[in-house]
Amino acid sequence: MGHLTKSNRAFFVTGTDTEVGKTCISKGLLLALDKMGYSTVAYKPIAAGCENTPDGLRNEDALILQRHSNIELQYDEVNPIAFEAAIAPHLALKALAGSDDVHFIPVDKIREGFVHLLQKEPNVILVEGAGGWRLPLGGSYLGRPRYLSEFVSELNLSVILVVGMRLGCLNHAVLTAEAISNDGLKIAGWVANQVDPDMVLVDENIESLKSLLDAPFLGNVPQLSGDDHAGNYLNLGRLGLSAEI
Ligand SMILES: Nc1ncnc2c1ncn2[C@@H]1O[C@H](COP(=O)(O)OP(=O)(O)OP(=O)(O)O)[C@@H](O)[C@H]1O
Ligand SMILES: C[C@H](N)[C@H](N)CCCCCC(=O)O
Ligand SMILES: [Mg+2]
Repeated sequence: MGHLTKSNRAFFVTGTDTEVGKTCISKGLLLALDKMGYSTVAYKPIAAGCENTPDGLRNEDALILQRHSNIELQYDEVNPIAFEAAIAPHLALKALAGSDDVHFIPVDKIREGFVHLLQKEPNVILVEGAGGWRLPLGGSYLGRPRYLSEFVSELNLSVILVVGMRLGCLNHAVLTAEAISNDGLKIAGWVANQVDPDMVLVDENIESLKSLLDAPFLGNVPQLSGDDHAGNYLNLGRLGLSAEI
């Protein structure tokens, strides 16, 4: 297994839900890290919602991560497990298998892809989850379900929680933080990401989150436009990352 050192940090970007800005924040982190002189690779182990191209399945998140990693990567290195349908990945797998047998998205393959990227010796490896923290990998009513969070716990990755700022996010954020803590992990930092232009009392909600979440606040990312990116609003010093590596 690869070796994680201080200058070889691994982060797992999770969110309060799907479509809350995990990719948007990951892209900003990669751009900020590049500016600070860190070498980076990004990993999207499971992607559901892909275009079927002559080169194979291509997922927009994985393409963004591939473009913003500053160590050159092949698509399959960024995203080893891809499904065409934009649905829960374990259901996409079940549909492909076409039987009622129990199938699991293999944690082994997710781990192998991660270890392969570590061998490129990046200063930082950034992993984007799929959906929220408890993304199912498969299971049945009889057997023990498996979750993507097992991979994060096993490798003791530093978790970054993206809170999609919308009504209901307080409950989702607290439940996610409880689940992460129950898994024996700490949140390395959390981000408030403005996904709802109509949300009222944004600042008050952020203040509530600061008191509800026992984790460093990395920043408040507004609705972005043009060349602006999330990295411009994040304090990476709070993740223990500084310009001197
Ligand atoms: N701060 C922001 N400003 C403007 N648009 C944003 C912002 N954050 C997210 N978005 C947009 O919202 C949508 C969902 O964001 P994103 O794809 O990053 O979510 P996600 O959590 O990665 O979703 P998934 O679960 O599918 O991986 C995208 O169209 C993205 O461009
Ligand atoms: C298709 C979507 N954008 C994501 N890639 C997959 C989200 C899976 C969510 C599963 C769930 O928790 O219900
Ligand atoms: Mg995404």
